[in-house]
Amino acid sequence: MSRNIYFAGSIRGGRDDRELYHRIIQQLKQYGQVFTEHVADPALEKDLNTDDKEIHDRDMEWLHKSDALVAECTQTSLGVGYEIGRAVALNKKILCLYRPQTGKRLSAMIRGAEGDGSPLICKDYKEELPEILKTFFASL
Ligand SMILES: O=c1[nH]c(=O)n([C@H]2C[C@H](O)[C@@H](COP(=O)(O)O)O2)cc1CO
Repeated sequence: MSRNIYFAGSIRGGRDDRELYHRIIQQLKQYGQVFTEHVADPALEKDLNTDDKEIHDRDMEWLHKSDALVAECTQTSLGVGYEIGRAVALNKKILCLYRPQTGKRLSAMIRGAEGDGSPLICKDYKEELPEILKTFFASL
């Protein structure tokens, strides 16, 4: 079944994982339409003068229309955290992906939002992303 999917990844929070976002988005496309392909766009780095209100309002509209939010949370980003919070409030299904690293931990406000009927789950991963996505979308 085709879904509307919102992918969240760091932009102004730092672009170290941009190529990884591209690979995740390619995998997400087998499960539905991804509204936010631009998150992996290398041209965005040069385009930081786009109107912020337009970006925010467009993205919130996409989030409302989405069945699921998939967020790569390893690179800390205020925008990604905000999107996750808004998605929780909208009771969207949320998958937070995190690559464990020594000396760093995922925010307690994300990891701690799991459980007790929450629509959010966190998955630590290295290589096993296809299986994690398959299980997540099968559960929707
Ligand atoms: O230009 C943008 N376009 C855009 O869609 N976003 C959204 C999508 C990303 O999942 C998230 C990134 O937030 P941030 O830029 O704070 O790292 O915010 C964020 C920006 C810049 O803040």
